[in-house]
Amino acid sequence: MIQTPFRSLTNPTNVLLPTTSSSSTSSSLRFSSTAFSFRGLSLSSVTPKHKGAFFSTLKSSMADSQKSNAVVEVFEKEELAVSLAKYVADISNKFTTERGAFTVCLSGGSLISYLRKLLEPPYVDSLEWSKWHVFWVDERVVPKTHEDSNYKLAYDGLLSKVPIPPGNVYAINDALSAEGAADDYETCLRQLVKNGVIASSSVTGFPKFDLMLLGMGPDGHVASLFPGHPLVEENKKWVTFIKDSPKPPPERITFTFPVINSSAYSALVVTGAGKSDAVHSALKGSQNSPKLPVAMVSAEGELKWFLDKGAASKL
Ligand SMILES: O=C1O[C@H](COP(=O)(O)O)[C@@H](O)[C@H](O)[C@H]1O
Repeated sequence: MIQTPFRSLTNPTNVLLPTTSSSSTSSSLRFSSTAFSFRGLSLSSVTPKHKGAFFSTLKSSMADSQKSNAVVEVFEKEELAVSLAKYVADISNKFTTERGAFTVCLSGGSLISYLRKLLEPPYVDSLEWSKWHVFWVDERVVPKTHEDSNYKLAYDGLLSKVPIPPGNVYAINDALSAEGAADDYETCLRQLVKNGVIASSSVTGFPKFDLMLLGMGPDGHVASLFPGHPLVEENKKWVTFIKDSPKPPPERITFTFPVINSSAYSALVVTGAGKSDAVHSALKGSQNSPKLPVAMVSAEGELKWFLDKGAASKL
């Protein structure tokens, strides 16, 4: 396969998203045996024969906010982790070069295991880990040593194995209440925006993280923003709290949608057939069906869906 740089129509900087291209039928359509892209949408498992119908249906039914800058890719399991590592590494390299820092927000759950290839060559030795600043899109209000802690999950699975300065890892204060921890986290973010570590969106005024790494629950929740919960409408606070999470543990803090959607890049990493209904609803659901939180995700730059075949099985 020949590697050619892919100029994404939706990628303002054009430094990312190299893709394979063995043939191309127009300037906006490139495909190969493993992947093709169409005006910012790409899918690796659809045969060229079906691509036209697939993309016209998908694009016409995607949420408006996601249409302009969304990329969808479907992978075999191991391939997903490989591609995700390259994606994260490319974005890390871009921001460490351009601004001397890379601000990345982690989710909990299955996401962390899909980052495992970052711990292997070439990334483990080449990434500028010392310039990483790590945050949590959401966190459970439990001690950092608790099995339910998203910090512990990330520390055990990734952070303890790479040389990120401990001062650049922004865990919640687990001695506080949910409300106190959310306020404290927002205060910390405001300070980091003030001193330039976190960028600020000139569009929304909210913090603009370089990369959001999001998971999704089978019910379509992202971060700790659950379907039907009033927190999905929060549009002033940067960080808020929930005490009645339908998924245990009940007490959590979470970024709000304005913060999530102000990021430069966002990746939604979703695997398993158990999530296929929510994926279908977000990407192809009718305008009359209730909008799941995952369908409300966007990014100022680019939103990329990393799906496995199970999660994509109903598309
Ligand atoms: O509770 C949570 O769930 C979601 C989804 O987790 P997954 O294991 O189904 O991938 C996760 O993204 C979020 O950060 C976490 O707190």
